[in-house]
Amino acid sequence: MFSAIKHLGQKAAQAIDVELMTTHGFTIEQLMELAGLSVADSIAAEYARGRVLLCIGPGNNGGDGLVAARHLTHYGYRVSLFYPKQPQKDLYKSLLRQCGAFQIPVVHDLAAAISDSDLIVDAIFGFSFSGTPRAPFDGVLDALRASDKPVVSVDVPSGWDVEEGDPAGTGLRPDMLVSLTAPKLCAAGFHGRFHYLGGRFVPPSMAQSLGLPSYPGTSNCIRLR
Ligand SMILES: NC(=O)C1=CN([C@@H]2O[C@H](COP(=O)(O)OP(=O)(O)OC[C@H]3O[C@@H](n4cnc5c(N)ncnc54)[C@H](O)[C@@H]3O)[C@@H](O)[C@H]2O)[C@@H](O)CC1
Ligand SMILES: [K+]
Repeated sequence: MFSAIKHLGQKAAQAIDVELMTTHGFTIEQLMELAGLSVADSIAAEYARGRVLLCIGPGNNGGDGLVAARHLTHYGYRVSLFYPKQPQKDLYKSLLRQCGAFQIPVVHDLAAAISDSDLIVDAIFGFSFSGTPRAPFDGVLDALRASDKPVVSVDVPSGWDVEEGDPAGTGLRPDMLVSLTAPKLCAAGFHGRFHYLGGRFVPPSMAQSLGLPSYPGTSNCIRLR
């Protein structure tokens, strides 16, 4: 049904990000807000209001997770954050402060937090990940993989190669993938239940060249399969 959608390699995804913020004049704050909102909306479309643990990484994928945490709280989910490496960048500090205003706790005992959750959001690595996960995220990914809780991956299943995916089959097995802007090449190897597209900020010319579907009505996300 959506076979015309272009899947992006790592360089293409980074180039589109730059194009949005230079040629088209967006700021990272705007894009991140809409990306995070679409993650929250995708979750709300499929999962009951329960306890959500968001695992936050050190880059913009983590920023999307911080935004999603706030919107999920608006929607009635009980949210907590696991955020083991917090960069001292104003953007992330502000988003974390906003989460604080919503009394979203930051937890430190990952095993306990996983066992206290109904759903886990993987906002650890996105399209700039490369190599093999370094500490502390190697252990975090092992714990998520070992858990029986459903995982929602933001943009890319963390630890997967952005283009090759997880050919060895040893990485995360998310239940939902929310691709942002357009799916990355690794999405071809995603076999979870729900594949969504989010990030409703793409101008028409770019949407056309990427073969993106039209978002229905006022929705911020669209189910691809
Ligand atoms: N145009 C878009 O599609 C948008 C994308 N956004 C998000 O931004 C993400 C990309 O963000 P970034 O470029 O900041 O990068 P990521 O968030 O993918 O990750 C970069 C961070 O991971 C670390 N890292 C990379 N490889 C590692 C390894 N092997 N072990 C440990 N740490 C490693 C880097 O040092 C850096 O701190 C996207 O995937 C998406 O989630 C949105 O925030 C805004 C709009
Ligand atoms: K991710």
